[in-house]
Amino acid sequence: MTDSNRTKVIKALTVAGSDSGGGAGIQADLKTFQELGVYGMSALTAVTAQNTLGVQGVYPLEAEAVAAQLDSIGADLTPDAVKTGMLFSSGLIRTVAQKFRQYGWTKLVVDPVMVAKGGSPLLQQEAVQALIAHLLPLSLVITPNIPEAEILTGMKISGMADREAAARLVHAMGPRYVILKGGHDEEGAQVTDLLYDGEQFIYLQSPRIATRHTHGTGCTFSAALAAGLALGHLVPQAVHTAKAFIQAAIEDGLNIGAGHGPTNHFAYQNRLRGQR
Ligand SMILES: Nc1ncnc2c1ncn2[C@@H]1O[C@H](COP(=O)(O)OP(=O)(O)OP(=O)(O)O)[C@@H](O)[C@H]1O
Ligand SMILES: Cc1ncc(COP(=O)(O)O)c(N)n1
Repeated sequence: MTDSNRTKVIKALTVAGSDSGGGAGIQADLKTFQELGVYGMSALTAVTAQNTLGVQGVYPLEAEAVAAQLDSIGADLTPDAVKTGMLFSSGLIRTVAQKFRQYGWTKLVVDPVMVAKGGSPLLQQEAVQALIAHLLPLSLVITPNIPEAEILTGMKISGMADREAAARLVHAMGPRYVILKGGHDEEGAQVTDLLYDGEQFIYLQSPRIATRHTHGTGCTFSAALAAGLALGHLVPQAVHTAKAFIQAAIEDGLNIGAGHGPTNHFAYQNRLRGQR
């Protein structure tokens, strides 16, 4: 291919932790970008030693190393959309937010990752305030699950009225859109994600899949959302595709490892190709 006949390459950036087991974190994000036709870039915030059984170690990077990665990307490879995952500490959050402001990266999806499925902390408790103060005001979309929304708002969430109240509170912290994910609500045959734009609530429902292979669902969902935004879709359309992507990925979950297996990042495209 010559330079002149190159079509525009759509690029997305994930700023997140590495999951050595490949189901969550940077690895889930890059696989999802690739499957949705978007060139993936990454800035690592931490290395985790992790598998389907749990998290065996967390090794955060120096803020300088994270800043250097973002500078390398900012100097040469402007992303069409950005997402954040595991950010670990208030120092890393401040660094990342400052770089986003410096480079003017505003098509930003914040997945406020706090705790891994097995219970290991991926964000220090003292860093929640930094997330609220520095990153939420910059974000286009935030994608908390129910426990994360409880920590952000300080309220206990049970039932749909509580979810709407929590979504309003999180929206008031700065993001233009809030998606309060319902994967942790074990009741009912449907999983309901709530999208709030500051005016109206949209409910995205899908059949609840009975499986324990849900490692990395949140990462994969927010990466699919960022990929859609990078492609130029508006938030409601990008959420719709992200929901279809994660639904297929959970339905065809991968039974690897002895614990909570990963979702299947090939599933969505396999179905489009009729190869299920
Ligand atoms: N059992 C399930 N069946 C169908 N969809 C699900 C199921 N569990 C989660 N989802 C979907 O997966 C996406 C991620 O939701 P979830 O609430 O699990 O996020 P999360 O807790 O942040 O994920 P993670 O635990 O990986 O961090 C949402 O769109 C949610 O509706
Ligand atoms: C590096 C990293 N980032 C995010 C998650 C959350 O995913 P899950 O809650 O499914 O374990 C994780 N486990 N590891």
